[in-house]
Amino acid sequence: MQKPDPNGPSDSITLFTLTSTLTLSLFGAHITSFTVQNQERLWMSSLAVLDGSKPIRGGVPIAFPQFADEGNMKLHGFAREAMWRVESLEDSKVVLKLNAEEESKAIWGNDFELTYTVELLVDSLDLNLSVKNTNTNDKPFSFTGCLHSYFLFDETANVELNGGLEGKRYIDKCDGRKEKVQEGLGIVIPVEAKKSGEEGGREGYVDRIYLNTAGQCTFSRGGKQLYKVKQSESWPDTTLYNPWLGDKQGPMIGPDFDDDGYTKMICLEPTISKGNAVTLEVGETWEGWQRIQVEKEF
Ligand SMILES: O=P(O)(O)OC[C@H]1O[C@H](O)[C@H](O)[C@@H](O)[C@@H]1O
Repeated sequence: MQKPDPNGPSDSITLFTLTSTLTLSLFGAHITSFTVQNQERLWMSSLAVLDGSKPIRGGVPIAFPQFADEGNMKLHGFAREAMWRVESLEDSKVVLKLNAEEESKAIWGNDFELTYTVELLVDSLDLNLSVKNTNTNDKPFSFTGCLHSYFLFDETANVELNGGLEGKRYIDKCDGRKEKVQEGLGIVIPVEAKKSGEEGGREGYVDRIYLNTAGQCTFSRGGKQLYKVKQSESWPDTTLYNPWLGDKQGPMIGPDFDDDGYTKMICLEPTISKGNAVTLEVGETWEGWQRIQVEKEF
């Protein structure tokens, strides 16, 4: 697959409004920074590799056509490691495209068109992904995926998540994919977690796929609202992820994840998981969005 060319034209795009900025890499159509009132709002690992040799760690990766390890492809599929092209660019809006190429066809034998529209507003970000089946042989295809948004926090301990996930069923990937129900109001990220293997060592490790979710979630801490996050109903699921010091901090995650990263980031990902895979007939299009609204106080 094509990689960023260090000697070629810049692969980075910048958007701006009077109060917000965004940068995006064409490698993976990967958003690497989003600021409001001069404050960064997305977590990016200081060890992230940006030369195209692996997916970028942090920001907003796109997983397509496979969510996580729910299939035979590499984790999260190939779109986050492909070079996308610019269809149109304005000060605060960019439209990017990705079509099948020889290498992707060898992995997934389908013709497709992905369109990713990123629109920056004064205090929010609209991400809209569409998928079209452009096969010429009448063949339908199915896909899963997510927008793997890494939200930045001063400190994740005691961050609360309220709203759309309450009372929902979820698959607990930290507990053998057992299906559970989210009890009570809100999810609180614990104050302290211990290393895997110690008593209570998985306390802060969260990797859950909430099923058939909808509505708005709010991140807050100490009574202060930090982010409002909404997703379209076309993403049936929502993933909540923080590796903490759990088993995944290590070979699965790799050396590009800051040691203290888990104290600064939480992923809230509009998701299509395996059980809710989307099937498109030739010529059909699926579309899904996530809207991230930043409260002015941080
Ligand atoms: O390490 P990455 O390839 O970015 O994937 C990180 C994570 O993505 C999702 O949130 C999955 O639910 C996790 O199981 C996975 O480990």
